Amino acid sequence: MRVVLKLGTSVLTAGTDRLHRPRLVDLMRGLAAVRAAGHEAVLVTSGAVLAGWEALGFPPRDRTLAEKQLLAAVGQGRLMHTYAQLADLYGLPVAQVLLTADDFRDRTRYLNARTTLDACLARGVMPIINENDAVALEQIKVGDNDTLSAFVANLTEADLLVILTDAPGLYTADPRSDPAATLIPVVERVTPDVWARAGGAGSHRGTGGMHTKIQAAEIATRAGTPVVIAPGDAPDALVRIVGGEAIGTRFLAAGTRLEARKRWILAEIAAGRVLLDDGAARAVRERGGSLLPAGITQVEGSFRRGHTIRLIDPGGHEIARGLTRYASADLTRIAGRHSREIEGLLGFTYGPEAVHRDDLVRL
Ligand SMILES: Nc1ncnc2c1ncn2[C@@H]1O[C@H](COP(=O)(O)OP(=O)(O)O)[C@@H](O)[C@H]1O
Ligand SMILES: N[C@@H](CCC(=O)OP(=O)(O)O)C(=O)O
Repeated sequence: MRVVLKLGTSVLTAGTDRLHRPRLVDLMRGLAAVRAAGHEAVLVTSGAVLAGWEALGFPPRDRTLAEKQLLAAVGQGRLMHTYAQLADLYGLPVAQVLLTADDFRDRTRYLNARTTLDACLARGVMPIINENDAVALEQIKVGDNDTLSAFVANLTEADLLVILTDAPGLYTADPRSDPAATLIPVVERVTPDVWARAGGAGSHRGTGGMHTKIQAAEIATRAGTPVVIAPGDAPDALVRIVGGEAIGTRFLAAGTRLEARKRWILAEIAAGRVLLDDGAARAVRERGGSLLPAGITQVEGSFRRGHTIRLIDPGGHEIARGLTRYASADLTRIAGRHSREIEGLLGFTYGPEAVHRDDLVRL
């Protein structure tokens, strides 16, 4: 199972004013245990601004944008250093990946980020992700790490997104203002009624409160990833949740991830076409195989890596649609050639497939 874990500032501080080291040790132990059980883990963490604040001697709280970016720039390195040290205790290699909204909007950057994260996971390295606050102007930011974690869950096609926070889950109303509020254990679908339950950020440091968590749940579940919002102070919360225990609030996925992905590919406007030879057409049509450059006889249209293209058989019929791993100019140069020639011809490679079978929808 591939799990994305989001840790909010409220969890990292454990109700204090600083990064709470014992809490961080507990959380890292949980991540190591999940990994030891054979799962893959991706961490999305907040806390950079807080760590910067901690380092610079606590300047006043009403911060300008420049100050916040400064604090994040100071704090991110320190936050990462702390994580790396703790991960070392468990022999867990980690990587820092800082993303922002453009990395999800721009297809090339999106695919490059995905390549990096895939490479990390393939090598047993745990990515530790935050928003690149120091360069992301307020208007072009994802803006909150709940939403960022949902984007990361989609990017990595995670099987589960766990958002740990300082509330026990989604309550019928903000428990801080309504003592009669009760936990909602399962949300089958994010309806207006669910939205109505969300109050703002509870702690003075948290960014979005329950609102952004529900938004994250909606984004991830729509793409086929279930989401659990649970209390960060529950002992071994992550291990137990991954083990299937009902803690906090579980948002059920709307359909499978594959269905969502296929819908998405089909909804894209195709930017070009490739004509396939007989063997390639058969491999795609009958076996749902990947399309290799060797099976392409002609490339039509102008498209970039990651764009949707049509796959056309020798009879002129469109047999599939998929996301190309190579831009049209590059594909033209490697069409008809063996995959091992790609690097020699282009000077780089994005892998042996022109369209990988996971990125392909047969029609
Ligand atoms: N319906 C609700 N159920 C639970 N918590 C809620 C609800 N509405 C608002 N909240 C508040 O959201 C807070 C968690 O969000 P936030 O402070 O942004 O934490 P984080 O730093 O983990 O993102 C809780 O402390 C809680 O007071
Ligand atoms: N990127 C920011 C955190 C943004 C954020 O969403 O915070 P939180 O609501 O505590 O998860 C930081 O590292 O300080």
